[in-house]
Amino acid sequence: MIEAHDLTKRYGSKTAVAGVSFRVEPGTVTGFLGPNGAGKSTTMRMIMGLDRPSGGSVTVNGKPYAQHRAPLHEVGALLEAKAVHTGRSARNHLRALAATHGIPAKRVAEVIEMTGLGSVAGKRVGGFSLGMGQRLGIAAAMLGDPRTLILDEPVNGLDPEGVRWVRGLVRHLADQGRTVFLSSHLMSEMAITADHLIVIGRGRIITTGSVREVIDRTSGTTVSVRSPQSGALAQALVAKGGEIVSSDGDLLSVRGLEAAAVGETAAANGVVLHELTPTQASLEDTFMTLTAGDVEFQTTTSQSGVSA
Ligand SMILES: Nc1ncnc2c1ncn2[C@@H]1O[C@H](COP(=O)(O)OP(=O)(O)OP(=O)(O)O)[C@@H](O)[C@H]1O
Repeated sequence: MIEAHDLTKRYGSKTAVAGVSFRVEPGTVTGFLGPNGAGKSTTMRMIMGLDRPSGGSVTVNGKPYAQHRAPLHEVGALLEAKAVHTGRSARNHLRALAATHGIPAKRVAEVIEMTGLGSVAGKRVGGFSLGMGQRLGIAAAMLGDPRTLILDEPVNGLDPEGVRWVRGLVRHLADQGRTVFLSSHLMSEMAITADHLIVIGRGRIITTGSVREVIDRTSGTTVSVRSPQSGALAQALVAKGGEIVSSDGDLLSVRGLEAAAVGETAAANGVVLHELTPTQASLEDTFMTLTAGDVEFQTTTSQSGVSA
């Protein structure tokens, strides 16, 4: 379990994390989702005691990281997964880490096996690809068999097989009752991998909930409706409380009304319909809608096609 209360981090005049409070529960995969620069890595570093909060607090399994006697057994983390530049072999790198906690060589062999590093365990870590480095970082995080796992962008740089492996691994770990907290800037990835989402933008929590709840709350269902009298229909729908999200010739996209209500409004106004389709917002559109205005480096043209 991870609990943050009003957690804040300032770097000079820059507020990277602005008073976030959240809870990451055991037995679920919780996704920490946000655009670049949102504050994900900073939050994770504070959880791991690598950055000191400017305000607020965060605990892992009930205590701040630094107060755990044997932290590797409580929480394992993959942070800033750059290849470790070392002349040591992967096995020796893990053995050295294990030795700091009295973890036996048998456990090193187990995590090497679990992460599929068996064939390269004797090779120099300095020569590892990004994907192999990620696996090694995950192996290191799992050395102490921790109850809580924190993985910062764990699928970055992995090939499709590696991405599937990470998904399977985090699911397995959560099913064992562990707390799994992983970050990504990709909604599509989070939708497949996570049960629960914490969405962050510019250091603030934007929303939390299951993937389905986040989409429904943010975008709701949109109805596409085509009519040769689209102007009259648009007026009638707005009068009924609908919002015209876009209009392209005879095709309207309507939010705030169910398809049945759109059809009934058309009938009541004697408007002919040629098409009536409820459409669920895509995950990427939801993410763009959620974080619009919260991205640090914004392009001038919207790539999502959805007005926020
Ligand atoms: N050591 C630092 N000094 C100054 N500013 C920093 C420092 N570390 C992070 N920041 C700033 O804090 C903000 C949050 O950064 P952070 O790396 O936590 O975001 P992120 O969500 O992990 O982004 P990304 O997906 O790009 O890794 C950014 O504006 C970043 O430039």
